[in-house]
Amino acid sequence: MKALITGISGFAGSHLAEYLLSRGDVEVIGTFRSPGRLESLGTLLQNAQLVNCELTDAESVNRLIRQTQPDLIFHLAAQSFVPTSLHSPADTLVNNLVGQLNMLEAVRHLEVDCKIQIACSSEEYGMVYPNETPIKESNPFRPLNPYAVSKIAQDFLGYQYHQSYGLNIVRTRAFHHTGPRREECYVTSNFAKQIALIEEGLQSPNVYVGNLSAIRDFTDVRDIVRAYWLSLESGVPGEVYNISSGTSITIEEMLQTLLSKANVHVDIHVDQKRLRPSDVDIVLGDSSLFRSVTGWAPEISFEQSMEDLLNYWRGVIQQQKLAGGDRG
Ligand SMILES: C[C@H]1O[C@H](OP(=O)(O)OP(=O)(O)OC[C@H]2O[C@@H](n3cnc4c(=O)[nH]c(N)nc43)[C@H](O)[C@@H]2O)[C@@H](O)[C@@H](O)C1=O
Repeated sequence: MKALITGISGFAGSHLAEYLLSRGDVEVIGTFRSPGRLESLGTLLQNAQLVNCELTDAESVNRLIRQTQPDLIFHLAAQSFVPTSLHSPADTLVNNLVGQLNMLEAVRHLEVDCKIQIACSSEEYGMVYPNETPIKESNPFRPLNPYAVSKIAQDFLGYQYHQSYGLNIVRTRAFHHTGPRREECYVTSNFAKQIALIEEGLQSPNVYVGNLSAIRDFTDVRDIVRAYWLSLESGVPGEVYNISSGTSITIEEMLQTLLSKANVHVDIHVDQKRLRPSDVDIVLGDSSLFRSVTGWAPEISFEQSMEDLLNYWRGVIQQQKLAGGDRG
């Protein structure tokens, strides 16, 4: 069986590739855009076929689908950082929507018989009133940033291509995910990196933060990518599924969890530049539909996830120190 992952060098993409390669029964092909990100993964993807492909270019995507003829497509490639979408809304909308459109059009015109998973997001729900939690798939969308709007468009485009052309599409709405290799712009990774730098004496003992009162539903990325696989194994085409832990904590509690694993004392400072013009206050998901259809449940605890993330940054910083020493 051949699986194509768009955005294989990204956070979820690289973990999904690792999972599929470890199964031994899947040939993995992946698209990437940034060679730098790929290099940082070392030999992790050495058994995958890697294709440098700009998804907003229809001709390139057509060639990719024609040449690879995948049985499964995991469509993960996206601009997924909320503040970037606020600064560059057009870029986010074009990348996320046109990239997917090109992929669906290629599958439709080439008549490739494949199952497609579309990575949508809990950000689509946006503003949620406390009495509307836990969030079900039927909750209203009240998006608070262009990234959320782009994900609603991707979600509905997937629905429409299933309804209009019978494409075998399953949509997943993942809630916040984290774990080793999370890009440092996201909150868990950003705080973990700052703590690891402080431990090494490379940052003064001050952790800079934004809005600590936001509430998020965290799942480890390794559980999320297993869910993506299950979504194509047992998900119903045309359906949409929330993927979430079903528990939530404040960002402040998340920071305290990381600090409880650190061997330093720090002061916490709010950095005004980290505050957003509008932030989603509360995210708590109901993934009972997905669990009942696939049997999925998270296996990695939040504590473990934070431990692994902190150790990941400790490792990166050690490597950088060694590399710096080599040069000296
Ligand atoms: C499901 C969804 O999940 C993610 O979206 P996000 O929730 O915006 O992720 P984040 O890690 O940037 O922020 C989480 C919360 O943490 C607050 N916060 C406080 N202090 C800092 C801070 O210093 N940095 C950041 N980044 N956030 C901070 C921030 O204001 C927000 O309330 C993406 O994967 C997205 O692609 C996606 O689909």
